[in-house]
Amino acid sequence: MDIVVFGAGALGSLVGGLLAREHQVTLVARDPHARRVAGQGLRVVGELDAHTRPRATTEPTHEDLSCDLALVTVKAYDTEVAAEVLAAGDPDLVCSLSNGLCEGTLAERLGDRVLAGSATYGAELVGPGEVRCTGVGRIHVGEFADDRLDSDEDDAASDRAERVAAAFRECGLDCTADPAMPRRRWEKLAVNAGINAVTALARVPNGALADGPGREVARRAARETARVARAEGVDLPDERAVDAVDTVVAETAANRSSMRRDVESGNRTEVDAINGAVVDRGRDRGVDTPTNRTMADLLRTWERNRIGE
Ligand SMILES: NC(=O)C1=CN([C@@H]2O[C@H](COP(=O)(O)OP(=O)(O)OC[C@H]3O[C@@H](n4cnc5c(N)ncnc54)[C@H](OP(=O)(O)O)[C@@H]3O)[C@@H](O)[C@H]2O)C=CC1
Ligand SMILES: CC(C)(CO)C(=O)C(=O)O
Repeated sequence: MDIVVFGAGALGSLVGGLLAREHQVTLVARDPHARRVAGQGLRVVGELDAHTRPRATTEPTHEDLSCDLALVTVKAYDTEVAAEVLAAGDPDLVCSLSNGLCEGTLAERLGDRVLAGSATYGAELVGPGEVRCTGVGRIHVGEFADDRLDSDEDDAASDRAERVAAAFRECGLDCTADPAMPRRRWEKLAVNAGINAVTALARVPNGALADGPGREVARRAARETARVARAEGVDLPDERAVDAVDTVVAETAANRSSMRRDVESGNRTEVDAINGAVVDRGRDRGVDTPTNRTMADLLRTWERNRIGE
């Protein structure tokens, strides 16, 4: 496959670097990372080990963007720019691995070429040309369109999602074509709404939510997310969302969540695409989301005042 990874920071470099084992990959990244990858290749260290030679650029051409698959791995707040740039090319398929509900923004520009994706691999950029895998996880890809809202795990995944998943597996990535992607996206949103916001506000590792008051706040945020999902027609029971939070807390106990890392390094967070999205969608559907609203308000208060911290 001819694959473009748009926004190759931590996650995009990990996935793109591994995909370059078998496919023609172009990373759209920032300098000096792009320059180093173009000159010396990309090194994957940590829980996985690889040295590959994807192409890398800061300014993709129309030809670069006319590929079989464009993977979008920017932070959620950059999705609109990614959509705009990709729409200037002609990718056959586009799939976002970002957290938050980003596919709708991509589909507004790119139509039914858009697949939904989610990733639970852990990645950190060590420096130019080098990415660390901090956790071997799993990738899911599938359709997200309205007519799939009530699909479940027993249905068949689409052919194009199967094709993408097979291309990932060829390179050693754990990837499954998921027939019930709408539920998986909302389940991941519930996990991020609970864990990311609480750990960022309380400055604790994910494992601190195994018990005590933090656990209750995370669970409330997840339940609210499940309620909004159901109001949107996605069959996500409360217990399933809460179980997903508990499982991820146990599996990533030592992790600093991405939102906590953003707050601790003074960077903008993905609150608008996570807790903010739950609040907005809830408002549209008449579902009250007080826990998500309070956490989004607190995080936005921090964001407004972070300069000079
Ligand atoms: N890292 C992880 O372990 C995981 C991350 N995720 C999700 O994946 C997404 C990406 O996360 P992560 O990789 O950590 O974030 P990063 O910030 O490391 O990567 C995003 C990269 O995209 C770059 N970028 C944005 N716009 C452009 C552009 N127009 N042209 C070129 N490059 C651009 C950014 O550069 P700049 O900052 O200069 O704008 C940045 O380097 C997030 O939604 C995150 O929640 C999901 C699972 C795991
Ligand atoms: C799953 C979890 C919560 C792991 O830390 C994550 O996705 C994140 O930190 O953004």
